[in-house]
Amino acid sequence: DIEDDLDYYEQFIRENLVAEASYVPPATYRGFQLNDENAPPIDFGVYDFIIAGGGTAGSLLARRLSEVQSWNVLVIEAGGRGNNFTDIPAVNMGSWSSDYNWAFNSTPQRMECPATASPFRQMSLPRGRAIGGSSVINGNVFSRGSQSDYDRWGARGLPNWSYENVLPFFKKYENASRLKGIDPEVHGFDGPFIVENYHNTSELSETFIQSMISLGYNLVDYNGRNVIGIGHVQKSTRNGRRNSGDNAFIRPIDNRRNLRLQINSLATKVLLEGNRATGVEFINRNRRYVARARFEVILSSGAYQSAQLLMLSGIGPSSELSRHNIPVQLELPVGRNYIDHFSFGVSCTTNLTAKNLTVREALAQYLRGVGPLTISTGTETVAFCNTSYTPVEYVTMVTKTISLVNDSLTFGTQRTTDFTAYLMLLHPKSIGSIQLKSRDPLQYPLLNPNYLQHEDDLAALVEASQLLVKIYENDQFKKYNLSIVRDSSCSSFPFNSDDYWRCVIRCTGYPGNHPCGTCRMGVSPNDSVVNERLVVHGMRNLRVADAGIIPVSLTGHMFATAYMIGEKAAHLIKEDHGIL
Ligand SMILES: Cc1cc2nc3c(=O)[nH]c(=O)nc-3n(C[C@H](O)[C@H](O)[C@H](O)COP(=O)(O)OP(=O)(O)OC[C@H]3O[C@@H](n4cnc5c(N)ncnc54)[C@H](O)[C@@H]3O)c2cc1C
Repeated sequence: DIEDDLDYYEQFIRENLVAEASYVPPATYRGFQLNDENAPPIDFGVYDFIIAGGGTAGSLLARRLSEVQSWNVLVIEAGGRGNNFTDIPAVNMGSWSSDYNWAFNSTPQRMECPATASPFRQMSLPRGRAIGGSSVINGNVFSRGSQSDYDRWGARGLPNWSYENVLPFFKKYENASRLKGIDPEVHGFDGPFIVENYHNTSELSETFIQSMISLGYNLVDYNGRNVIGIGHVQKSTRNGRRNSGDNAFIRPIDNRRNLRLQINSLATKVLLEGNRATGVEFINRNRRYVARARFEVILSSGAYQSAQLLMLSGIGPSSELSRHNIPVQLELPVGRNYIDHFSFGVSCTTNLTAKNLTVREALAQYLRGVGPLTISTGTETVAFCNTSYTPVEYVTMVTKTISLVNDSLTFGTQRTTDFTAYLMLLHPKSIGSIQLKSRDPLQYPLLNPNYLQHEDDLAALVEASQLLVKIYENDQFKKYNLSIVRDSSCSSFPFNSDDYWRCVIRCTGYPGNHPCGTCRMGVSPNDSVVNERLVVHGMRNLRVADAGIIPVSLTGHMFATAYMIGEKAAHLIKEDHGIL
């Protein structure tokens, strides 16, 4: 009965919002403390493959490896499974205040802003913690990057990762049969991962498209070969519901007997014998276990935590390991090439007075697979433009946030004031690093993305902001009496001057949440961690397969590429073990 379903969802969202309000984010890997530090590890048995981290890349990798019936595969995942709340795309920011988010923070980032006393800001760095990983809490924007990105990987001595050699792996997992306006030659139609458009693009986002077209940009399939231009969002939902790595790849094979999901279990160390990985130590319910790998250990713990795990296991920069008295097994630049996108938003008011839906009306639409709850943070269009420095992305959003007011659920923002374009720097020249805080595996790593420390990064975003003003001030928007919201912290600078935008970006900018490069793939162990088969340089039986291996950033988002990496890793492993 639809009314029962609506009652259930209203109540369930209410409960989650109440829990969110009192949620205290962790500062360590809380919940995993050992009952007895001195107790010997419990034997967890022998598996052909052990995957540490069942996230975005890890979930697809686990599915593909366990297709080989004679192999048994263990996934050690620190989180649990998503639920009906995390499956609603529009509440993804709600799940950031829950145990589905690791809730890391950056080290203080230099961001001078006239409105704040300190020139430093610590920034939240959310990461998913569940089977499916960050795909359980992310923004659902399916965006692969451009042909030129992968050809740059190829040109770095990684020919196997040039566009023509990664395209089959993007296509293999995808089912794009519901997408409109795409280049069919570069999409897959038989894979388990459904991608959809948004059915209810707002008049303002459509106008944004028209404005960009009149400025010379094309309407494009931004997952095609050339991403420059603007397109309607392609999103990771199935009938409007979040299509996480868990929902798309693991739940349909939950009864596969050769795949064991060991959830709520934190991997703390890779066991090494000489240059061979032999197993993984992990903590579950405050007890230590050891699982042994007959063939391989694969780290898919994400860009932050695969780097941390390698360092805890003695693989990393010797200066860093020695500082924490960790015996150096192998000197490699783990954590050294940390790159992240950086973003900020520019909002406008208009004269539109569209009727707001009630949450219940929106829920009724959600259950039919349409409406505002089927998109995260209201993302409607995605555009990529070049600047003189680096490409920048423009995403338009009509945000609808559900909040609790006097115990009733309401949308938190008004339609007329919430049209925002977000700008994202895609190829930053600022490079950060990941370090250990301690040799204690229960401490979070130190994450320093080093945002905006290269002057070209700020300059690119300033140029992009001035292009955005042109888009907003174009004739198409005139009838809406559009007005760009000025940032009061930066009112001492003339609007639209370089100084004004520099100020706005530093005062309001935030992480792109697309970290990569920390276990970079490359030819030489001097500047990379894994080779083109994703094997850790100088090691046998140990690979990394997650966004951390991405050698240079993308003109796009990350999860589509993380899946491609999981897909390709499975192929490489099958080849190396004579299965293909
Ligand atoms: C808030 C947010 C919004 C985003 N929006 C988008 C978007 O719209 N589009 C897009 O393309 N990308 C987006 N991204 C980025 C994208 O989701 C990630 O870059 C991508 O999913 C990373 O995949 P991964 O496999 O490398 O890591 P993850 O998916 O993060 O997986 C790592 C997994 O390992 C587990 N793990 C970590 N350490 C351990 C350990 N020691 N032991 C056991 N398990 C462990 C984690 O719990 C997690 O499940 C977003 C990310 C965030 C956080």
